[in-house]
Amino acid sequence: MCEILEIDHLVVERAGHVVLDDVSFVLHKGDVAAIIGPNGGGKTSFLMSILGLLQPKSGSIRVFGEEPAAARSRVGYVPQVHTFDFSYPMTVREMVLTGRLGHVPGLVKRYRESDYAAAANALAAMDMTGYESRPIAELSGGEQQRAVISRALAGCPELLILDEPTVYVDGPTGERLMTLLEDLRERMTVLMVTHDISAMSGHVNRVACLNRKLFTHDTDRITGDMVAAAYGCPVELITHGQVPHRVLARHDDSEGGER
Ligand SMILES: Nc1ncnc2c1ncn2[C@@H]1O[C@H](COP(=O)(O)OP(=O)(O)OP(=O)(O)O)[C@@H](O)[C@H]1O
Repeated sequence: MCEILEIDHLVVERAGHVVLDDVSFVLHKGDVAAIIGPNGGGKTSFLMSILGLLQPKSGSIRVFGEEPAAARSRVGYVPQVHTFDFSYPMTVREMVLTGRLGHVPGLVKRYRESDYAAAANALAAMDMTGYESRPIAELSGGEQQRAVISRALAGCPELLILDEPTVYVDGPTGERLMTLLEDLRERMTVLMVTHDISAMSGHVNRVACLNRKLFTHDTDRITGDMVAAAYGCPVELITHGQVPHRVLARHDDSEGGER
């Protein structure tokens, strides 16, 4: 049986510069994986490569054993929430149904019972049942995020890829979102890019740190060494009660500062 995602010695260049350097990575069915790393470390380029939008200079990517473009219909993608126009006059149901468009046959798209059922299931998975008739403009930031994830889930993906799912939500909302994403593992494999180490800690079983090169860890506990390897500066992680914090040492190594 093939793996969900197999990346083998991948090198990707953008504008003549190597942005992914000899990256190898495997995702197994049911993994909930997070890619962390500094700005410009190559996280978006990594996702674009998996989606078939950037071509490797060398190495290979197989999604469900196929070229990324060939596997696209089995992959759900949730871009950063700011890329959506929430001022558009549309209800939550209408927005989530657009996630079915690739499944509706014919040139004149007419949703069927199965499309409405898939949209309802997707909303239920994101704890959004009851929001169907609400205008998307009136949702809170956390609700908007769950609506765009529902839209991707409506396409019934086997691999769900998310770019910064908790970037515009507060700590408790991010934590709730991560719990909902973790619950999807029975049905699909989840891969996300995030800066939010606090929210994802304890909800993922794979962590990879990307800073042009990829450092992978089969663990749901993120240590300072892992993050330091990716961010290129000393990092410690501490926990107060249930809330993990990260402490980045100053670059002159004189004194740490909590964030
Ligand atoms: N369209 C582009 N053309 C050329 N180079 C690009 C392009 N987009 C990104 N890059 C470069 O590729 C490298 C990786 O960028 P990328 O956006 O993948 O990183 P990232 O980890 O997603 O960053 P961030 O956390 O800031 O979103 C950076 O050096 C960036 O300048």
